Amino acid sequence: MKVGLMGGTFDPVHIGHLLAAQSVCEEAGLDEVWFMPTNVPPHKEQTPGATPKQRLDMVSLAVEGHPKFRATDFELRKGGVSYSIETVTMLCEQYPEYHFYYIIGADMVRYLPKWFKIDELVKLVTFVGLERPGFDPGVNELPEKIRESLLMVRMPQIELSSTMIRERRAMNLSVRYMVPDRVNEYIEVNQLYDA
Ligand SMILES: Nc1ncnc2c1ncn2[C@@H]1O[C@H](COP(=O)(O)OP(=O)(O)OP(=O)(O)O)[C@@H](O)[C@H]1O
Ligand SMILES: O=C(O)c1ccc[n+]([C@@H]2O[C@H](COP(=O)([O-])O)[C@@H](O)[C@H]2O)c1
Repeated sequence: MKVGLMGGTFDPVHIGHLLAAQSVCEEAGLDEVWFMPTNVPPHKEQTPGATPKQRLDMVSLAVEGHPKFRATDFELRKGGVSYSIETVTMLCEQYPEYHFYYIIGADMVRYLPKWFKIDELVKLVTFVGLERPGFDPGVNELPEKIRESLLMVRMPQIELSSTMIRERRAMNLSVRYMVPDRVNEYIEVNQLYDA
């Protein structure tokens, strides 16, 4: 079984995340993609605007009905800082027969050498990097060990980020069509990211 891991803060999840997962699913022939909201993101200084439960709720709404997408609370249940090596080690023990593909946007690719215990992590997963507008993945500058475990995949470019969605909400602007309809409703009902 080939499983994609789509880790993220998802504050909130948006259509860029979904299209990224869909593109990798097709390109790498994945059986499933597991969306994993982080508890405390390792490299972000800002605390998420939505609570962990709200971020998971939104991810669950976003993937509902997709035959291959699942929302998972592995990292939320574990608590603390969500280092990928710890999550992946646990998953490999729990599902020894699965091969995991860790999906990341181009902005994350060049920072892979800084990830906690990256030398161990590259032995456990195949990284899949996606193009993202405005970000150079810098693949050629990566150490060989990381490059060997990295697959780059193209996707329709979507210049969209969770930051942009939070900023639009704070300015009282619509985020319709940037997030799935049910996520948009959830954001409105719970008055998330309002000024
Ligand atoms: N528009 C996009 N195209 C491709 N990859 C994306 C896009 N948006 C996010 N990603 C990737 O999805 C993963 C999770 O991203 P995250 O939840 O931090 O969203 P974000 O939009 O980057 O958030 P923020 O603006 O709050 O930093 C990361 O690997 C990120 O690179
Ligand atoms: O393990 C690490 O050192 C590490 C460093 C940076 C990011 N990550 C993971 O990469 C995923 C995307 O991160 P983020 O914070 O941009 O949403 C998320 O699952 C993080 O846990 C992991």
